[in-house]
Amino acid sequence: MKNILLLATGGTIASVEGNEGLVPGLSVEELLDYLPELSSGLHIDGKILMNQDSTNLQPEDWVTIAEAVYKYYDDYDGFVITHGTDTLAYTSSALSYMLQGLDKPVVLTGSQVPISFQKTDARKNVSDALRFASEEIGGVYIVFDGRVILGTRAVKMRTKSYDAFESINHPYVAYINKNEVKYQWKPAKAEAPFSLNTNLCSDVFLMKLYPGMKPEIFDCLKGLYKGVIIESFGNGGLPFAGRNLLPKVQELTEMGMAVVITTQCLEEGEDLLLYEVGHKVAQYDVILSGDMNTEALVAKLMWALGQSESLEEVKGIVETPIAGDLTIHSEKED
Ligand SMILES: NC(=O)C[C@H](N)C(=O)O
Repeated sequence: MKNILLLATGGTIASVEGNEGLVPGLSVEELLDYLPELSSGLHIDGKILMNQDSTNLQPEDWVTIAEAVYKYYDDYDGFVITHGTDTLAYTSSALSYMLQGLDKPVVLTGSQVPISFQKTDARKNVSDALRFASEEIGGVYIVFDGRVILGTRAVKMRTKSYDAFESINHPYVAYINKNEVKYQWKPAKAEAPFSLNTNLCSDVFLMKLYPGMKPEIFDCLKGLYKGVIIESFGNGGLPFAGRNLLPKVQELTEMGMAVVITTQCLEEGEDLLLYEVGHKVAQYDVILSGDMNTEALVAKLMWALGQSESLEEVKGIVETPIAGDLTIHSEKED
């Protein structure tokens, strides 16, 4: 019999109708009461870590979740974290950086409809998550709508449909159908021992480029943030005609700020040297995102800035694959 720990954090799955719309309100016992059929074959303990809409979750909450997994790691075979969907992909990414060398599954799930509603995706999602948490596999995963997605590769694509998440630039890990797990991809076994490293620096800003953005906006970041992720267009690049952003990028990098260039395109990642608009950016000490998604990049940059004050080391950490978050060029050609 597998021992699974369910850690509840709130989200729609645990929500009830309040005076101002849905609000997390169920206890972990009430959550588990909706799933009596699950008691067979599994021993499930539940703990509530917080009861928040995931919009309210902050990097400090990621640390609380990571510490709980670490604390109970030896006592259980797998972990299920119930969580709101809105920021679930940020949390799964952050956990992937803070908890490395996992040889047990840490599975996040949630739902689009509360578990207490008659027609809901919650029961299937929790049941599938518990099923996957009893697999012999290490790593952080999202289980949602019968699909298993690597924790660093998920993006919430839909606000209402049951298939809320997609796996971006990476195959699904598995499909789950009627309790049967069908793998599409498996991670290599962790080489490093299991470790917890929760040093985060949350002074990270995310900036979406649009035609006509004023260069002066970058001045607002000085002193307030240590890193900025610029979601540029297409393969990557910044305007140097009209409202020229390049002098500001030069200023920020020379001040020691970590400037990451990524793309607004969800699929296939940046390729900064393809166009002149990118080449001109690449002459500065910028960090490249490759095909990482923005959720993973935000968490990774916070984690990298928590590991080192050296810009060169931060760049090294962000540009090195961790937990399957980044495709390196030779892999792409395979
Ligand atoms: N479906 C959900 O869980 C959405 C909710 N607002 C949350 O992220 O907590």
